[in-house]
Amino acid sequence: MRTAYSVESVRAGERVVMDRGPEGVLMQRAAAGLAAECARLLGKVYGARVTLLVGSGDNGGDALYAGARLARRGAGVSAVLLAPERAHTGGLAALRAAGGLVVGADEARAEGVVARAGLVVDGIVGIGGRGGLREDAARLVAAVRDAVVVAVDLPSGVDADTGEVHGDAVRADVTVTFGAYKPGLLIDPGREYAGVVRLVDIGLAPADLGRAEAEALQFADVERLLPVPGGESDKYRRGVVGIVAGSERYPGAAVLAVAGALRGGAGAVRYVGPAADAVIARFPETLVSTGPPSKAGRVQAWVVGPGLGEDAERLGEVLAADVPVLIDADGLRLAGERDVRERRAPTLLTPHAGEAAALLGVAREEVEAGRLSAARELARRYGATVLLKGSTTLVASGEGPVRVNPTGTPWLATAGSGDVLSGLAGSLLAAGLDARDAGSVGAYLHGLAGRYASEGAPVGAHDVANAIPAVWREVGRPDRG
Ligand SMILES: NC(=O)C1=CN([C@@H]2O[C@H](COP(=O)(O)OP(=O)(O)OC[C@H]3O[C@@H](n4cnc5c(N)ncnc54)[C@H](OP(=O)(O)O)[C@@H]3O)[C@@H](O)[C@H]2O)[C@@H](O)CC1
Ligand SMILES: Nc1ncnc2c1ncn2[C@@H]1O[C@H](COP(=O)(O)OP(=O)(O)O)[C@@H](O)[C@H]1O
Ligand SMILES: [K+]
Repeated sequence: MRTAYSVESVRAGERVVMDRGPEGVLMQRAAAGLAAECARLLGKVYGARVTLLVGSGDNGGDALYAGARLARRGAGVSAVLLAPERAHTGGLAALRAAGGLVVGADEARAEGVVARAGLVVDGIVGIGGRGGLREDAARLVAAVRDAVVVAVDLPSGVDADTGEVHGDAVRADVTVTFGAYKPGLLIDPGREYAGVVRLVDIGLAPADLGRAEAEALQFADVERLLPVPGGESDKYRRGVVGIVAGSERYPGAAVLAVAGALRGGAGAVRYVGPAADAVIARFPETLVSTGPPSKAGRVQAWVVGPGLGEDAERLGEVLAADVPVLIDADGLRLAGERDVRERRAPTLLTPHAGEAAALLGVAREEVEAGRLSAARELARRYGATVLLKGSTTLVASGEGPVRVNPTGTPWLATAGSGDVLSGLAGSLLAAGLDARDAGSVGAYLHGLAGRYASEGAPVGAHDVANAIPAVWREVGRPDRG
């Protein structure tokens, strides 16, 4: 599991470690890790041109000490100081002693120093930052030409706790972060600004950090959660998932949701609705019925909503069932907040940003800019687990860290791929995973299936569904090294 901690937790953890060890040791560890990553990126340090952008706090201190290390190995290091009178004193002395040059941000040559660099180190601001880059910093960042950009701790201008970006921010190729991941490095738009993220161990133990704010499942976590049939299993014990989707107008949504569900671990898939002929024609193994959901036979979880149209009656029956329910697409529009809150069994809502915006009564852009708070707010209002789809898919419940999906590709933004995801995640719910796990494992597999199916080319939603077994095999392989 990749876990991310809030600024408050990181600061508390740092205090614990500082109380245990000598003054300045954390910054030296941070600077050593940063310098090592810069050296790796440069390949040859001797003769390289490195420019440090140095702000008023310890983030700039890290950059200066790392710069000193690189200068001692023969790099030509220049520091551009945004606040010369407040730049980290020890770091500045170390850089000067190692032969580094120091330039004020307002000096005529400052931008040229940035433009000529082969590597730019962003030490403008770290976890002490608020808001986007200020004007002088933004001007210097705009002067970067071909340099590799390395952000210290996080890209300046990105909100560490949320990934929100208000105004300008540094676009890094690599971010070297210290002690723990911050949520803003995992969640878009911040994640995109961060580039590749490297974590440097500076001696903070999980116990020093307290409660995680966000977490991303890794391969091994997903493998552990995948439902696998045993000797005792039969199709009913594996779980039956019921799909209430599709309409005369949108039969395809039903077919795609069933396509996802058949690959998701349930032992059987029931389809209930007017697209039964289309479903059976494509997937003869589906148990279909055209009557009301309450008469369709037992299921361990329902999926309701894709292509449903205005069928509030079928939705109401599903919500009244005492099993987990996944609500997607039209179902989200039709389900009342209270109907969901009052359910006794778990509910998983799977909106995209537009649907989440409609439910929250805000603009879509607001959800996209503040994904974490939107997902949390929806989970709170509905008393449900919320899987917010999009460039960074998040799964939020009332309690526990928000799950951030690390897989996926923008090629998944194709009609019907959300229907496949709801079938898949619903199938995992029926197989016994709780709503958080079903949502996050579903998103993980779906994201990888998107990558497998696409390999850089456009794909249809059915291609994504077809790729799920290969992904499952890869993730679930016990001998995987
Ligand atoms: N603590 C530790 O043990 C360790 C910490 N470490 C390092 O320290 C970093 C945190 O350092 P920090 O606390 O000094 O804050 P930091 O991020 O440098 O900001 C400083 C000042 O910047 C300013 N500012 C604010 N917003 C701004 C903006 N948008 N654009 C421009 N400027 C802005 C604001 O001052 P203002 O100008 O508003 O008075 C603020 O006070 C952390 O990220 C890590 O790199 C590591 O060495 C490991 C050990
Ligand atoms: N920019 C993006 N990057 C990665 N994944 C994306 C992006 N945009 C959409 N997706 C994914 O594509 C799928 C689209 O689902 P959805 O919006 O419900 O489409 P539909 O309703 O057509 O099925 C979701 O899994 C979502 O996370
Ligand atoms: K930074």
